[in-house]
Amino acid sequence: MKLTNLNIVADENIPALDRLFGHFGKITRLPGRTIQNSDLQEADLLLVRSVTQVSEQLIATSPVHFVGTATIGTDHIDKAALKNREIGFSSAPGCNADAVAEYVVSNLLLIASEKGFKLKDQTVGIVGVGNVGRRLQQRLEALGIKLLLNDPPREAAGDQGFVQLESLLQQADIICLHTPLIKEGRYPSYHLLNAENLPMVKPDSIVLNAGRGPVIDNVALLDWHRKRPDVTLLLDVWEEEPKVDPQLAQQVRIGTPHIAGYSLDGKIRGTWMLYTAFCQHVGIQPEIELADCLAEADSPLQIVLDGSEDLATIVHRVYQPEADHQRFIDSLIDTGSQPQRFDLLRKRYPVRRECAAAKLQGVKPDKALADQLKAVGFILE
Ligand SMILES: NC(=O)C1=CN([C@@H]2O[C@H](COP(=O)(O)OP(=O)(O)OC[C@H]3O[C@@H](n4cnc5c(N)ncnc54)[C@H](O)[C@@H]3O)[C@@H](O)[C@H]2O)C=CC1
Ligand SMILES: O=C(O)C(=O)[C@H](O)COP(=O)(O)O
Repeated sequence: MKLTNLNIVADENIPALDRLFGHFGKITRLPGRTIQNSDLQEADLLLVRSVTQVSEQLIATSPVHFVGTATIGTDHIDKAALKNREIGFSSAPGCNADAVAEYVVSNLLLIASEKGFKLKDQTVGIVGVGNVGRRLQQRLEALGIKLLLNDPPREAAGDQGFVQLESLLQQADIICLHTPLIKEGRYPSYHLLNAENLPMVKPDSIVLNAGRGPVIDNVALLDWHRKRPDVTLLLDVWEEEPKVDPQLAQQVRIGTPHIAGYSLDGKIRGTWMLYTAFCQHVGIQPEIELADCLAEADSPLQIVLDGSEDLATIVHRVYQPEADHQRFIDSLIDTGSQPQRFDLLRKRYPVRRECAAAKLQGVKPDKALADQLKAVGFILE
């Protein structure tokens, strides 16, 4: 196999493809949802995002020998089918975990200022404490916020400090869901929140889902929320996406089109992780650095401070949930075209950097603010 004339089929929404895979051969970019078996009949590599279902049927009779998904989640991949066919596989664990944690912090700061509470007076429950949940845990702990953690697989593996889901639902003021979508096995997360346990949620609490839509039974959620409008819903993921239930969308305070992880940094990191995994698959040494790819993307974020800002103001200069929410609400205008608009919002997503990439200039923050900024991921000189 020559490593310069491979046929690579890739989702058109994967960034930095030319830089990281161009020297391996010809790249054919396709809309992820439309990639089908006939597209793969001469393909060596298949690079996807979460919207391509990689099934036995998709890869049957194709010469593909490596599949990569530039995502954390892998619920769209039939890993057993890949293994049976001895096809190499890699996802991008943790690639956009900081982006999701920052999305959550930014949303919570917004709701705190709207409702007039201080985040440090709240108890936050994190369900699913992996790459995303841990980074959220680190940030919130550093801000002095009390946490309740639920992660039965980690608990079963001997890790400590977890509570049962029921007690988390009963005690947390803010509930953040960060589990993968798992339908089978000992710890399924499908409909983890449902008609039976949603009523356990405390009055006036906040429920945020940035994992996968079906982790909450959306029909039960709508039904319950109509009786419990005191609860603030923040939903980035939807059970039937790209189709969104317009009635549920109207009930949410912040609704977004599955973009919690959509930082430029997270996306490029995802492609780069596939590049290094592919190099390993074919036994060559990776030569391209992640930092170079990010520098080439050339989207610096400078934040000039005048001394009047608090944590929320600065975090919202990195990521402002309201802008995404407004675009999302606008996309619901016509039921017929709503799913296409959902995908378009994702395809044309504005450049968003992570806190660690922001350069703070102007008036130096005092120690208290500097500590908070470091807690949520800024790097201060
Ligand atoms: N909205 C978005 O843009 C994004 C969504 N995601 C979703 O978030 C999920 C989590 O991401 P990571 O933390 O990076 O994954 P991870 O695999 O590092 O961690 C997942 C954690 O969830 C735990 N878990 C599994 N089943 C559980 C259950 N039934 N109840 C409670 N905890 C359970 C696991 O033990 C693990 O610790 C991804 O699988 C993906 O579906 C990830 C990135 C972006
Ligand atoms: O990494 C994941 O898992 C995610 O949920 C991604 O942010 C999803 O992005 P797409 O692959 O759907 O573009």
